Amino acid sequence: MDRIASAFARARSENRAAFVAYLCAGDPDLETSVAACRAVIEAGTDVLELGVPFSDPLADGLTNQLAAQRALASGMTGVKVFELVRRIREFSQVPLVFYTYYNLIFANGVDAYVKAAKDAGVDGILTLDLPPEESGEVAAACAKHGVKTVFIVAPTTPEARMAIIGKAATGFIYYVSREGVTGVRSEVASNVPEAVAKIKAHTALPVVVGFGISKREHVKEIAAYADGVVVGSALVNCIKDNLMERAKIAPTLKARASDLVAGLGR
Ligand SMILES: O=P(O)(O)OC[C@@H](O)[C@@H](O)c1c[nH]c2ccccc12
Repeated sequence: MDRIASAFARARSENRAAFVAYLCAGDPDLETSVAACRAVIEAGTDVLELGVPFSDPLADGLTNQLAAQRALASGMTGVKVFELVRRIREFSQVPLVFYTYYNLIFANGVDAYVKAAKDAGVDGILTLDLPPEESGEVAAACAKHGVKTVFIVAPTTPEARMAIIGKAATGFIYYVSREGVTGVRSEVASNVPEAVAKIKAHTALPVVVGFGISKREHVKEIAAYADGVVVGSALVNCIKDNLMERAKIAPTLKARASDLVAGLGR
């Protein structure tokens, strides 16, 4: 079994949802980013989403936009992202999923990019601006190199497209729990359980839920019916809040992630 499927299978066997953490690769700099990734992994992250910093992000709220800016300003590049992955692979076998944009893949050559990602230790790729209908070339390269694909379902996605998305994905499906952008919210959106049930009618893959999840109670609520709970901005804020004293970033993140992970049980 590949790393992504094993992580979800392990969580299921422990009768809990998986904890999916999102961090921006290279935020705020490469060394601190390695420590930040290690911290969330040590806290119990089952799947780590690595945002590939991009100048023109899609769906990112302010927290994630600023994280990408910090990473780019510190010199993070498309090549250094692979270095970060290799550094993580020195101490962890946690599944790593790139959140990236088609530009970055296309500019490298699709096949070459996917191969480089696989060689570095990447398990899955979510190409945020690539509709499933146009994903053939990326899908073929991913299948060839053993990289899983992840696709997003939004609250506005009609059921007919859920079927298409369910067929295109090979890793998991990411249900975006609300319209709008990423960022910490005080409440979980309504109608999420119904949406997850609809998606599950079209795929046997794990369905994770993200957007706005920032409290242990949110994690607990979603873990009751989803296969995974995604937390991004609440973790990225731990980086933003400690920029003046970067040694504090990893311990702060570890404590924050541990608190959220404690909500996973069913
Ligand atoms: O930040 P939030 O609200 O906790 O949501 C997760 C999100 O950050 C992460 O999954 C993500 C980062 N960039 C994205 C772009 C599109 C969809 C999802 C994402």
